[in-house]
Amino acid sequence: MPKINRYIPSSKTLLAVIKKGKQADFKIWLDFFLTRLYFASTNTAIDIMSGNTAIAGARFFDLGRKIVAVGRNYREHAAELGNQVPEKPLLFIKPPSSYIREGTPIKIPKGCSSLHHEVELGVVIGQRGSDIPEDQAMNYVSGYVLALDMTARDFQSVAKAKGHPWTMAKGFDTSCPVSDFIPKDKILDPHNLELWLDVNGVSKQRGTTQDMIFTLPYLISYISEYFTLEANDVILTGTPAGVGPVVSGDVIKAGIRDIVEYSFRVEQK
Ligand SMILES: O=C([O-])CC(=O)C(=O)O
Repeated sequence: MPKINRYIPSSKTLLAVIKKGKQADFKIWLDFFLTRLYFASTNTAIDIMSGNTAIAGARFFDLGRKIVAVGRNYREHAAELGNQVPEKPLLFIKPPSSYIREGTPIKIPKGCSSLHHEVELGVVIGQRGSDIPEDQAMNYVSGYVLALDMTARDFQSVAKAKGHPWTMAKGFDTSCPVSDFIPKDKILDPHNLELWLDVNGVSKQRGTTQDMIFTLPYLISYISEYFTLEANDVILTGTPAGVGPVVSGDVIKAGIRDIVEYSFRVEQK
């Protein structure tokens, strides 16, 4: 059962309460603990303590344990970087420490001279699952998020040439700017969304999720054969064409048309 630890008062605190003979306080802790245990075990994230009854997923950027990203999921983007379209999804992992939210700048990592923007639809997972059948995959989605898969393209080119992993190119701090959580019912058809991205007011990326090579149910099913998906994990579904460099001082504005938009300033680390 994931996440239980964060909801349990420490045994030291409980002992201190008992020692002081504060039975009423102890009962409150016990109720709190049991209620938390119940919600954690059912994998929901309702924040009882603060009275916040937001739906599971709203704090994916604090609670999520992995970001599984899909490369080359749009034909035109694969072509613009001279890559073949993969026969199976090309996967890589970004760490949750790469998340930033609006208001925090994107930092160009040390030694990087070509930082690229890639706008993407992210899928937030709502419940734990592995070997998920394609026809049940959408039941595992709690919502969506607008994401940037910031990429140190020069690091990636070197890694590709040497057959090395893309970890440094894709997983550095600030490489995953995300929007607020978008509950599932706010997006009726995730395969018919317009993604856009401007740099300093100039249009750079315009694409539709209709052009994804591998659909969401296929991706969720495929990924879950190899990685157990857990509540608050995010799948980044790939970027459409138009990726390109940004430099310190640039402002990236991006959105999912009619749903959400945000902007991030770029700075040198
Ligand atoms: O860096 C790349 O081009 C691979 C990738 O993330 C994508 O295609 O979305």
